[in-house]
Amino acid sequence: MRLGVNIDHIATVREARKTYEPDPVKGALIAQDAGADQITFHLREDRRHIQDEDVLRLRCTIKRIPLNMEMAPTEEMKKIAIDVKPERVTLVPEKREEVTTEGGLDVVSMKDYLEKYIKELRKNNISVALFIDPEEDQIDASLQVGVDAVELHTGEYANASTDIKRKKELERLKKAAKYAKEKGLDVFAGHGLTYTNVQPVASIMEIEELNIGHSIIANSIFWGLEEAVRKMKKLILEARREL
Ligand SMILES: CC(=O)[C@@H](O)[C@H](O)COP(=O)(O)O
Ligand SMILES: NCC(=O)COP(=O)(O)O
Repeated sequence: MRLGVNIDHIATVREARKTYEPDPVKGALIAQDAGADQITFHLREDRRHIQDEDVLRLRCTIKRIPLNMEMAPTEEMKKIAIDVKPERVTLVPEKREEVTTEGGLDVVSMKDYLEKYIKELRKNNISVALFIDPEEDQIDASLQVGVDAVELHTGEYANASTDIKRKKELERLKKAAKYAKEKGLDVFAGHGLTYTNVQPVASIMEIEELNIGHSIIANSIFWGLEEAVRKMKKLILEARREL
């Protein structure tokens, strides 16, 4: 199983003071050396953390592992992605006022728009994934708009307030992962995963990649980033019995 390390919140700390440190690109290099299989970042429309210049510097610096650029499906973002050419774009919904991404992209209601949008990205050799809720209709719509992969939003699982609700959300993720895989899609997952809740999701065999940011960066304050990445990777590989 692959671990994509999301470096957004290194930039969140920097932007708290509008200064130059900590540098998310330096964080990406440390994560790469610590065993990250991919660097994920979200260029938000409001630029609350990652900035355009970070994206350019990431492209020039990170060569050994792929870049996964999360972005809203807007014209502005499409131009930037085509210019920068990350290995993958993950299309996510965005609401300016939200604290974090609250749900998956509603592919069902945007099919025509997304189909054209995705075609343009793919024409530029960028692979495209859709960040969706673990629902069969969203998976079917994802297939129809021509992507190879979906990332299942694990936020409902991560934020479940009781064990019963968490178990129910885990079942929903398992069912969706199986369904998407059977339909021929590559299946990734992420959002809100932590050192304590990651293993049940990591043990869903249809899921081949997890993207994790906030918890790794939060704990790197205490452990250092290298150790925080290593610990997360060890947990997910243990859950898969790949260690
Ligand atoms: C889509 C997604 O899940 C990420 O972009 C991530 O969580 C980044 O952090 P913020 O949502 O806090 O910007
Ligand atoms: N797509 C999910 C992601 O990149 C990381 O989300 P989080 O771990 O910061 O919640």
